[in-house]
Amino acid sequence: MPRKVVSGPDYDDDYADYEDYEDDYDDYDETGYADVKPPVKEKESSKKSSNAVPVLWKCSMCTFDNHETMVYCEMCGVFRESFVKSGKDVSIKESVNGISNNSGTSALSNSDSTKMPAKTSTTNFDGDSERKYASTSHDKVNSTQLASIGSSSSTGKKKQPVISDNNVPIERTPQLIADHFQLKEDQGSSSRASSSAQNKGSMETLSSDISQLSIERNNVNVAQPLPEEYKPEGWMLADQESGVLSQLNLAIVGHVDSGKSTLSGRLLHLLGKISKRDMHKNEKEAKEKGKGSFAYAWAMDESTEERARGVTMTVAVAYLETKKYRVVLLDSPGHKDFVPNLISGATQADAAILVVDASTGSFESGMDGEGGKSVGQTKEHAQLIRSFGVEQLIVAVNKMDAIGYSKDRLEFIKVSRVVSLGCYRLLAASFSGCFKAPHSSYM
Ligand SMILES: Nc1nc2c(ncn2[C@@H]2O[C@H](COP(=O)(O)OP(=O)(O)OP(=O)(O)O)[C@@H](O)[C@H]2O)c(=O)[nH]1
Repeated sequence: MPRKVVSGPDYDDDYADYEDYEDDYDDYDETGYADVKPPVKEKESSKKSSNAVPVLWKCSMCTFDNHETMVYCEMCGVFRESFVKSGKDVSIKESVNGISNNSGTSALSNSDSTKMPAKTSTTNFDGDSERKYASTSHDKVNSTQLASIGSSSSTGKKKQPVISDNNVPIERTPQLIADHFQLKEDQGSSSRASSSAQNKGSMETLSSDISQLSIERNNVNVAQPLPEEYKPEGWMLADQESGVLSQLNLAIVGHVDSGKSTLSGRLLHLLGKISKRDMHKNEKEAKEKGKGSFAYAWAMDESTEERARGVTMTVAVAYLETKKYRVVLLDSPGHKDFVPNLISGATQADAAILVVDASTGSFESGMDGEGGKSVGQTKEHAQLIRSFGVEQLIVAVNKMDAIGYSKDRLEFIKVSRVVSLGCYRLLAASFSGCFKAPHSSYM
């Protein structure tokens, strides 16, 4: 509760607040608190009845001059010292039942700070918050405890004495307050008992309602939806059951000019992936530019630069289908300048075709490098594709036409140390599906 300390020039200002307070009391009268009369009017009536100068006592806390009849400070609520010391001398002018219900209550025990008005609630005596306060902080108020009774204080307004029906201020004595609290305790216990009884009745009603609800729910024929039969999604099914082809990334690698693009174009043409019109166009344009042998390769090498240089520069992508797979052809560049592009395609590969040029000198160059003193690209690509986890490799011995389909040359190539390492030895290690049938893209 905010305490008002009147001092100095603010005194007049505070009295201006008192004027406002009178207005507030008029409002209270209109809202049903007709029994409560403002103390100012009471003072005026007292003045009218007696012209004698009232005896004042000064509050030890806020030095406010209070009327002799006041047992506590009108300003800050602190009890008059003489009253505290000899409370038994103060007479009880009104019984407990005469206390207005509009009044609030505050109690302060000796253990609290001296003469500090205790916190009061905004509710009246019968309010719950008041009951909680009394039961928690001050379960019992005896004659040794200081108590004050005033109006609601949480609004910051001046404490007012409780006014009886005959407009005589009730002087609160310790005994009066103790009796009052005892009365409220009894009322609180009785109200709690009645409340408990009411709660018990409510609980019984609720439990019966709940049981009825459960019975009603059991009687209602709720159509429970049957759990749907589990159906796996398409991607979970095997290829044969779903009819969806699995994707197979097939990288075409090998020595530069070994015929990778030509082999890919030939394969697409045989499978009908290249229309006759496009094939005729490629043959015509390649012939016009003096590169007639690249007609199939242009199906993959579509850029102007690639066609002009006659080399694959980027990974060309084409699609074809088998009975089980949707094959993605990744035609990789064989030139050493584009090895990074080769690697980008090789990292995506599930399987690979290693194209070997069977023509004289080209095969040896691809195995042992130029002059037979280094590692050729055929061997490099085989090792590279294996390092990316590709375990299925087809070795396509190409350009057989260039060697006249020589069986001896084919056997030489097959048993050669490098090809045997790339095919048979690797097959023995982890590779599978080696394609050893000699063929030519021109066949
Ligand atoms: N004689 C003959 N020549 C072929 C065969 N396959 C490809 N060639 C020729 O080999 C040359 C290179 O063919 P490409 O298909 O471009 O070879 P590549 O491996 O794709 O070349 P890069 O991608 O640049 O490494 C072309 O002139 C082709 O005509 C074949 O089976 N026989």
